[in-house]
Amino acid sequence: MKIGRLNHVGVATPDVEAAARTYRELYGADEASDPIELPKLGVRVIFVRIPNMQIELIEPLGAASPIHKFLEKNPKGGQHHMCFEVPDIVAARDAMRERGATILGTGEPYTGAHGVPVIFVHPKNTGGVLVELMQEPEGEHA
Ligand SMILES: C[C@@H](C(=O)O)C(=O)SCCNC(=O)CCNC(=O)[C@H](O)C(C)(C)COP(=O)(O)OP(=O)(O)OC[C@H]1O[C@@H](n2cnc3c(N)ncnc32)[C@H](O)[C@@H]1OP(=O)(O)O
Ligand SMILES: [Co+2]
Repeated sequence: MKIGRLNHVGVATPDVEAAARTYRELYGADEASDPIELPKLGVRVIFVRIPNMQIELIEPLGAASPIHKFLEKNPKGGQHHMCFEVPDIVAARDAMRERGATILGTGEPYTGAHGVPVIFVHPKNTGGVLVELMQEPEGEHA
């Protein structure tokens, strides 16, 4: 298993609209999606598209959101995860486990915001950086 392209960087924020405005007004990043609610994942997101990847702005949604604790510790928000593409998410999961990494949750890949399966690797395995691996979207980079 070898990681592929950086797909997105996740940034936690108490307010995705305000964060998207900041990226537009301060950096001229004017290609942003509408807010997308993902109740199963406990998040509300806006994707800010830049030429080689996306910034995934993430706000908590619902009481069980994985973002709550992070925002308690970082009330103004902050960089939350990096997401890399892999050609085969199940093979990647198995390889990560063989190498001693902790896959979060049940370890079963689940559908992320991009409509493809994802897993998360514990930050303790990567020097304090939470890593998301996602199945490479088909045909996207042909
Ligand atoms: C929309 C979707 C998509 O792209 O498709 C997304 O990305 S949704 C993105 C949101 N979903 C997720 O994050 C799902 C995976 N996340 C999780 O399972 C969790 O949030 C964990 C990362 C395991 C943390 O949860 P937990 O309840 O254990 O919180 P905790 O505060 O006790 O944290 C345990 C240890 O991890 C550290 N920690 C927590 N969150 C971190 C983060 N984002 N980056 C780096 N370190 C982090 C804490 O400082 C602590 O370190 P010390 O032990 O040293 O004090
Ligand atoms: Co993500």
